[in-house]
Amino acid sequence: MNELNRPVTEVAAGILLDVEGRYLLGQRPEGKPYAGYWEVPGGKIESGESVFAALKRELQEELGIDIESSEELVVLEHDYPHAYVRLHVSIIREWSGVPKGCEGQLLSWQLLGDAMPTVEPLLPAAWPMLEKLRLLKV
Ligand SMILES: Nc1nc2c([nH]c(=O)n2[C@H]2C[C@H](O)[C@@H](COP(=O)(O)OP(=O)(O)OP(=O)(O)O)O2)c(=O)[nH]1
Repeated sequence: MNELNRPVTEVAAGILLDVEGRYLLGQRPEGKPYAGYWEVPGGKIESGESVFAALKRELQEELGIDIESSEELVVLEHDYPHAYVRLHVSIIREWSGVPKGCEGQLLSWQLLGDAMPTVEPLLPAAWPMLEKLRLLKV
């Protein structure tokens, strides 16, 4: 619970960063809240699961890749009408496989140097993590 007495949904989000300075966004599939919005891949952390284990599982399910390591970027919270979420955001530089939209979702590689993503709309809570990513000058 948080100070608003709402349960907190813990979420792991992974920013895949390639050697050309690009990161990956995916479009939320039909049937989920905010369907059609673009997001950083990831999903809910299951009870007893570590952030890394959740990321590994979600990116395997959503993108068909196997991540090898991750670095924590930021933890941020967002109060949506459907849920209060705490997002554990990590950067992933090492993975095997080629990301595909395993749940039928569209994917889009974005240039880190660009001020705005070329796809829209983005989930509201995706903006602060992308801002943090740019400040890092990775
Ligand atoms: N993956 C991801 N989720 C985000 C981002 N920003 C943001 O607010 N969220 C929120 C949306 C959802 O309320 C929650 C993630 O839940 P989800 O619905 O994608 O998770 P899931 O795949 O485990 O869902 P489910 O179908 O099992 O219920 O986090 C983001 O950039 N990436």
